[in-house]
Amino acid sequence: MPSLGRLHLITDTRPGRDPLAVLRAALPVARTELVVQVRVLDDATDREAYDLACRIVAMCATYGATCLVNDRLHVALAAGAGGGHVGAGDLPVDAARRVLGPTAVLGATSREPVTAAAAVAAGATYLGVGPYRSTTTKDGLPPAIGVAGVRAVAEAVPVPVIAIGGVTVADVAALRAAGAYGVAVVGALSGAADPARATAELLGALTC
Ligand SMILES: Cc1ncc(COP(=O)(O)OP(=O)(O)O)c(N)n1
Ligand SMILES: Cc1nc(C(=O)O)sc1CCOP(=O)(O)O
Ligand SMILES: [Mg+2]
Repeated sequence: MPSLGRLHLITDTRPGRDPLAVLRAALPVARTELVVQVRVLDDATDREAYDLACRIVAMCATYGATCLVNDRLHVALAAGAGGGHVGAGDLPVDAARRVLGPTAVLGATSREPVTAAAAVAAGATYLGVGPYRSTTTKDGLPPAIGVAGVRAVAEAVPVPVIAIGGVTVADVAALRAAGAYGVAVVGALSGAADPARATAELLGALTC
C-alpha cells in the first residue's frame, strides 16, 4: 500500500467550478503529498464519474499522486484508481474492502471513536474525520466536532486521521497538534484565487 499523502483535494464538481484547473495548479506543487478524491454530484452518471476519474488518474500518475474515488467503488476499479472512500450511506467498510481488494487505499468517514475503531477493524486504511467546522460545501452534516472531536478519534485509532469540513490553512497547526495526519479540503482550494499558492501554503503547514 502506498504511503498516504497529507493533503486531500476533493473535486468540486458543482456548477461553475473547474476541478481539473484546480488540480492542474495543485499537482505540480504537492506531487506525492497530494491525494485527489474524485467526488461527483449524486445526479452525475457513472459514465461521467468514470470519465472524470480516468482523466484524474492519468494526471496523478505523472506526479506520483494518489487518486481515490468517493462512493462509487466500481468506478474506482474501472478507472485504475488507488482506492476509494466510503461513508455511512455507502457500502460498509468490510464490503468495500472486499470490492477493492487487500492492497487498495480505503478511507472511511468516522465522526467519533467507537465507529472509528470499528472502521479500522473492518479494513479502513485512513479515516476522514469531521466536520471539523461548519461548511457550506455539503448539506445535511451533523454539528461540527472541532479540535476536541478530531483528537478523540486520533487517540482511538492507529491509522491516519484526515480532518475534513471547513478546514483552512489557519486550522492546520491545531489539527496536527490534535493528532490529525492530514486534511481534506474542497473550498480552501477550489475557492482560492490562486490555487497553486493555496496548495503551497497548506502543504507548508502540513509538513513543517
Ligand atoms: C476524507 C473524507 N472524509 C469524509 C468524507 C465524507 O464521506 P461521506 O460521509 O460518504 O459523504 P460523501 O462525501 O459521500 O457525501 C469524504 N468524502 N472524504
Ligand atoms: C464532502 C464533505 N464531507 C464532510 C464530512 O464531514 O463528512 S465535510 C465535506 C465538505 C468539505 O468541504 P470544505 O472543505 O469546502 O468544507
Ligand atoms: Mg459517501
